[in-house]
Amino acid sequence: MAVPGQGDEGRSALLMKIVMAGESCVGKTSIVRRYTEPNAAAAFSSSSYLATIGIDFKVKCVTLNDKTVKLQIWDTAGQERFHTLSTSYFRGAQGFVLVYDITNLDSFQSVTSWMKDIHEKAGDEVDIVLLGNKCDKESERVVPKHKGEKLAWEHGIPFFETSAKDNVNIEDAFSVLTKEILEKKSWVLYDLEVVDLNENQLSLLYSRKMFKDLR
Ligand SMILES: Nc1nc2c(ncn2[C@@H]2O[C@H](COP(=O)(O)OP(=O)(O)OP(=O)(O)O)[C@@H](O)[C@H]2O)c(=O)[nH]1
Ligand SMILES: [Mg+2]
Repeated sequence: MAVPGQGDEGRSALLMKIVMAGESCVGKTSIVRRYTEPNAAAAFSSSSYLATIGIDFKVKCVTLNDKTVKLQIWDTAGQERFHTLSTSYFRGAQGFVLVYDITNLDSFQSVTSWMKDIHEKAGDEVDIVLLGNKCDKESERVVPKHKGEKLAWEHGIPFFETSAKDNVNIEDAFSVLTKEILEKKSWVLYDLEVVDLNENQLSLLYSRKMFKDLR
């Protein structure tokens, strides 16, 4: 078994916990699917909206600066009735993808409150990227791009307008976020036995860890 920090890093990989945050229906699940599903053409469905209940969990391996990085992407539920549950998963995250919908003013106005939740639960050092999603719906836009840019600038975080539907800026947004986390060295070095666990096993590991932390 590889022991991080004892000369066996070759068998280790970096693990990052990234959490999706933002109001219901802004496109968090669609963004995660677009980013993590190999069959990109089938990754987007506009026919039916299926609200996330509780939490979903996806894993994607990427190579950053020649390092293997395993991203665990926690897709939280935006609905108000899940708010306490969703924010309880913010702890221990290194990065957040905070999403609003450019066709929904309320979702934009709630960004500051989500930001507060994030810092309260995950600390001030955490990396965040702000996304104005559904930029393919230009005719229904109610949030001008410069307002998103200004808000992000005020908080000192990167900003992208994205479309999960047309696959615009999704890859770039995750790339910027993960590179910032890598530079900050806030990731966790795990040995490969842990890194190779599947979604369910990782989820279990985390809930056990959270349970221990809470006691
Ligand atoms: N046109 C367009 N529709 C989108 C886009 N992203 C998501 N949608 C649609 O918006 C609706 C909500 O998307 P979801 O990804 O389920 O939203 P969510 O943020 O996960 O919602 P909760 O799970 O309730 O928090 C669905 O009907 C999607 O098809 C986009 O980029 N463009
Ligand atoms: Mg969802």
